[in-house]
Amino acid sequence: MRRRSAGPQAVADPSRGIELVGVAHAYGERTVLDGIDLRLTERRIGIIGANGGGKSTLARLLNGLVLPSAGRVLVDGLDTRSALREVRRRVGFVFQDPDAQIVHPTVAEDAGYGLENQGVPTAERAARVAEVLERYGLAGHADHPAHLLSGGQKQLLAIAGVLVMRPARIVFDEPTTLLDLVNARRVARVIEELPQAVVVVTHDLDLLDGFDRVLVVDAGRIVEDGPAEQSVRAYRKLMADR
Ligand SMILES: Nc1ncnc2c1ncn2[C@@H]1O[C@H](COP(=O)(O)OP(=O)(O)OP(=O)(O)O)[C@@H](O)[C@H]1O
Repeated sequence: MRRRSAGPQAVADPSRGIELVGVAHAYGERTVLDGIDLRLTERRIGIIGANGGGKSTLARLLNGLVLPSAGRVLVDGLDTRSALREVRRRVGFVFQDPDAQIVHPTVAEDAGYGLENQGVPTAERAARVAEVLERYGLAGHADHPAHLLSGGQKQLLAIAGVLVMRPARIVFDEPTTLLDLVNARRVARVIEELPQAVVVVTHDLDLLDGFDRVLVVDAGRIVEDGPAEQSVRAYRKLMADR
């Protein structure tokens, strides 16, 4: 018998974190993740692994950008399948390519896009956008065209546009890949200082220094799951053996 999944009426329980129960995902006929059972409650979690292993797919499952082909993903007990809106409010997502996230002409309009979608009143929206732009050194660019920002500034704008919505958790998909060293360090510092829980997919292993937990994904499976140092060591060994 099919069990009823937790609907939007289900009471959220933040202590449950993000749970993946018997998750598999296929694009068409091709299974790219399989046999994933995880409970994510740590504040800083990294995801590493070889190209094409399924890291981005795993990250996208965490806020319902991708729905599992089998199994369930629960955020604070809310099923991504049946409570998608509520899940999206709880888990922000920063894409690798900030251009994919920039939708409005000016920096301030762009940063306020998510709040507008949530129906936040204009005055409150303006105040929250001003605050977040100030925090990320973008206040002086508020009325500038967003597409003219540098790569690093665009990534900060993408982060600002997610943070302004105050999600309890933020997933970053390769946040430093397109950045030079200075901007990569800046974004790393921003991530480090966030009070929120973060999940970071990355090939930049330095970014994971001191992370509570790092998952190594390979060929659609979690092949290591432990503190940063242990998982990075396992990943290096895995790659050295290829
Ligand atoms: N939208 C999609 N449609 C079809 N196949 C996809 C799609 N997205 C990803 N894939 C495939 O699924 C597999 C896993 O991709 P995914 O992006 O999750 O891996 P990844 O570990 O993040 O890779 P990388 O390190 O290269 O970014 C790859 O073989 C990829 O080609």
